[in-house]
Amino acid sequence: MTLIDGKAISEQVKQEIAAEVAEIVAKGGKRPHLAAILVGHDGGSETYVANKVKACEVCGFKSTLIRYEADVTEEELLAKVRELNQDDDVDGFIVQLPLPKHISEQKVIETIDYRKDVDGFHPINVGRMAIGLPCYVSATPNGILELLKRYQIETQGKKCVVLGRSNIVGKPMAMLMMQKAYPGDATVTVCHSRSKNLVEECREADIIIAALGQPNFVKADMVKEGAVVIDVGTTRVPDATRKSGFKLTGDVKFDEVAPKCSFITPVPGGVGPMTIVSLMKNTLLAGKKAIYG
Ligand SMILES: Nc1nc(=O)c2c([nH]1)NC[C@@H]1CN(c3ccc(C(=O)N[C@@H](CCC(=O)O)C(=O)O)cc3)C=[N+]21
Repeated sequence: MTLIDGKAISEQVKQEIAAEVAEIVAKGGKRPHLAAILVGHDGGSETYVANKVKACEVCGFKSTLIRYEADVTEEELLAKVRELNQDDDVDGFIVQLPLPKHISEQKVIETIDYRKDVDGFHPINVGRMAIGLPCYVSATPNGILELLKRYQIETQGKKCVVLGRSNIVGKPMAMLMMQKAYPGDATVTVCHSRSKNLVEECREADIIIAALGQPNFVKADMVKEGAVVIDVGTTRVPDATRKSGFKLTGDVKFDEVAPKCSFITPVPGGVGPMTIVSLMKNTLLAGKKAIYG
């Protein structure tokens, strides 16, 4: 069994990005600039945004954090999005999800200029990804592809089961795993809360990508000997024995599943750090105007 070290790979990729930024700056170019909008005080979002700001520093990016209280109006938020769209100093920006219920996430996403949508959530980027055109690919699936590549995990012709059908992870992940290139060329099945044969599908899978957001959902008896298991879950489960008061818990029952795997990602230290690094990669592309000019 090989433990996929997302943390180590993410540090390596950040150093690669930092070297490229240093080169750009040495040639008189501008540092890439990422802005992030954070609404409210959700514990998870706070951590992720803090991690993004730290990663920007390591990569040599400029970063701006814009905060609103949870009672901000949709119109106020949309006005800020339009302002960032127009701001030539900002190369890319994200609006951290989830948003309070009175704000339409879809409306916010569609208001973001797709040329600055480094999360890859805008319908233009999603659509271009689906048909294999250059675009900003959403960060979590792209981070997983990077891990598959760096560990030279075979995907061509393999049976890949994606658990979960969210717009941010499950759906794009399935499309990328079936794309006509490595890492892809897999036979992809998507299972979700309404699937009747989920367990049977998993048992036949060469690669399982678990993105349901249900802690410890994938058990040993659902996994084939020698399978590759990628755990996207990061649920904060209350844990009184910890200082933070919670334990970051994946969708895979790691202790019992790991011995059966050829490769597995841990939580934390697996997919999470790669998500951040993929956002950094998209921001570098934005700074270089590499995709949309
Ligand atoms: N607009 C938007 N874009 C996102 O990309 C986005 C979002 N909203 N909302 C929430 C999800 C979740 N997400 C994570 C990012 C980093 C870690 C991460 O760094 N995890 C570390 C540990 C984090 C910790 O210490 O709690 C790890 O797994 O090792 C996890 C999850 C991005 N998301």
